[in-house]
Amino acid sequence: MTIERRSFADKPTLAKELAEAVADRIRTAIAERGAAAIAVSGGSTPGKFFQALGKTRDIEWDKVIVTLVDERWVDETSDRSNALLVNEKMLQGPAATARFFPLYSGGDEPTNEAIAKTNALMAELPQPFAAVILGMGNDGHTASFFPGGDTLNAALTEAGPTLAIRAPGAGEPRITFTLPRLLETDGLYLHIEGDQKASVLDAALGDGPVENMPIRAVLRSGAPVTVYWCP
Ligand SMILES: O=C(O)[C@H](O)[C@@H](O)[C@H](O)[C@H](O)COP(=O)(O)O
Repeated sequence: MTIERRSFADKPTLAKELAEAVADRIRTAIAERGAAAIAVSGGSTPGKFFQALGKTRDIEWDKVIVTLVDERWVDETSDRSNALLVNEKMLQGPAATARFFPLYSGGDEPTNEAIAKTNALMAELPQPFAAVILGMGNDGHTASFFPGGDTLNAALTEAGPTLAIRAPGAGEPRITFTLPRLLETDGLYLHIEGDQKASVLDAALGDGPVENMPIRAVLRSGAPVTVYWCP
């Protein structure tokens, strides 16, 4: 089985343990390749994890690049911006010297030109990622692989590294790393909290089409995934 499910007593314990696991990945990548890139998720779940990781002192943060697995197409003044969240929660204190590569590259819409600009920046990332940390929505989306997404198939199969996606459940237009690019990682983590998300994960691990619950594309990819869960 490539899915390992780890359960923790509460949110602070999970945040600390996940931060330690990701910190180890970062240190190893720096030792082996001289630099480390991580891709993190936005949303309401990862705040405590960001704070725990950002406070970690024994990381050469100036050799770290932080980016996002996906972003809402809004600038950093919006409270919907995942970049804002990362900046406020993680890139403070010891982690303030890390570099941040934003997915949002300006304007009201993720046009082809805007995506090309982001892709040019992302081509500078050290490869593979040291760690990719995914979240999951109750509709079975992960990153911005939403059910009904207009470019879902491309997002799950193409090299990318990023593309635009619009979906009924997504709010504003999104940009997401593609699945093939996210799977180029030393460590792949799924961070979910609460009983409802545990049930959604159980359902996703069962039979059924990927289009209904796109997280299945990750779970069925064969890549080792470590699930971090707490009530
Ligand atoms: O930008 C985003 O919305 C995320 O990256 C997204 O994929 C998130 O991980 C899930 O929607 C879970 O979100 P919550 O943590 O808010 O439940």
